[in-house]
Amino acid sequence: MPSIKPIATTLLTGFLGSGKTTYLNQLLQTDIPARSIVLVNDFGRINIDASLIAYQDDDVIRLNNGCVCCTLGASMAEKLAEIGRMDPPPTALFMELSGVANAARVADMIRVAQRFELNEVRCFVDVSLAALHATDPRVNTVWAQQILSATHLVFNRLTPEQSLPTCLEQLVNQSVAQLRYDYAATVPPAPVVASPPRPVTTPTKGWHSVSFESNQVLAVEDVRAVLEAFTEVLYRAKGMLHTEAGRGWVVQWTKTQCVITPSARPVSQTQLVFIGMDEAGLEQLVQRLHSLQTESVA
Ligand SMILES: Nc1nc2c(ncn2[C@@H]2O[C@H](COP(=O)(O)OP(=O)(O)OP(=O)(O)O)[C@@H](O)[C@H]2O)c(=O)[nH]1
Repeated sequence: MPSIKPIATTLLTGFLGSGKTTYLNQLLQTDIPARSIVLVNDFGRINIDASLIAYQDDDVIRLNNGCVCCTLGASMAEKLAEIGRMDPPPTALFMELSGVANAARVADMIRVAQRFELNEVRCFVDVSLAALHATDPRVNTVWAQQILSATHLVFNRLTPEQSLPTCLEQLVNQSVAQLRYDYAATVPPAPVVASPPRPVTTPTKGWHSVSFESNQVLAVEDVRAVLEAFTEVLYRAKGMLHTEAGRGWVVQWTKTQCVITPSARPVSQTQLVFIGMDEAGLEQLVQRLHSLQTESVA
């Protein structure tokens, strides 16, 4: 019987907001092999990353999944088994992990899975937040573990004159990964609505994700103002905003800035996901957005 070629697998990892989806979008528009599978795992009930991905090629097969860090195990094994049974088999698998996923565990799962071959574990590192991530006891274990399990490390949000902070340099010294300094990517996208960069604050409780969905029309500035008011509890926010008829916006809120740009695709519903460590605070944020709707209806 002819031997079947294993499915070359690339894991995209890195902490919340580090640039995984941005890279995947670039890859999809340039050189992803035909009949590749793209599997996107997000943190939370709504898979926003899946809708932020600009699929261009009909040959790319999309699969969405829940959060790897929560569902790793049976559902991930099932998903891999499903991919492994495909006839004809896919050429390659690209799996974007959630920003708080344990990349080493997923990598081990691929290593032992029949029909798969782990090609690359590509970890994105936001250098501008390295010192914060290295010193925050709620974040540093998963952040360091993601870096140490990588075969390829991509450093972004740094300039050619800048060297890596010591905390990151120490991890890199323990790593055998290939290193890439992505200076070009430090030019942020031109925001249409953006807040001034803000000082970084550290969250205080455990990890949570809450979502907000609405079919009503919202004003971009109102939403931005609400997000800015919850800077203390938010660690990451992303999603789509439905404003006046036919207008859609992509919201990208990271620890340092809120950027809102027009969506390339029509948006018929607002879908936002908020990640942070203070569940009650996140719920208050959602309540505040709900009250915006009430105000606009009144
Ligand atoms: N300055 C700069 N911004 C970047 C870079 N890569 C991504 N961004 C921006 O950072 C924000 C988050 O990028 P994503 O690609 O969505 O990050 P992610 O790792 O997929 O985020 P999660 O899936 O939520 O963990 C977006 O506003 C991007 O435009 C980079 O290299 N430099």
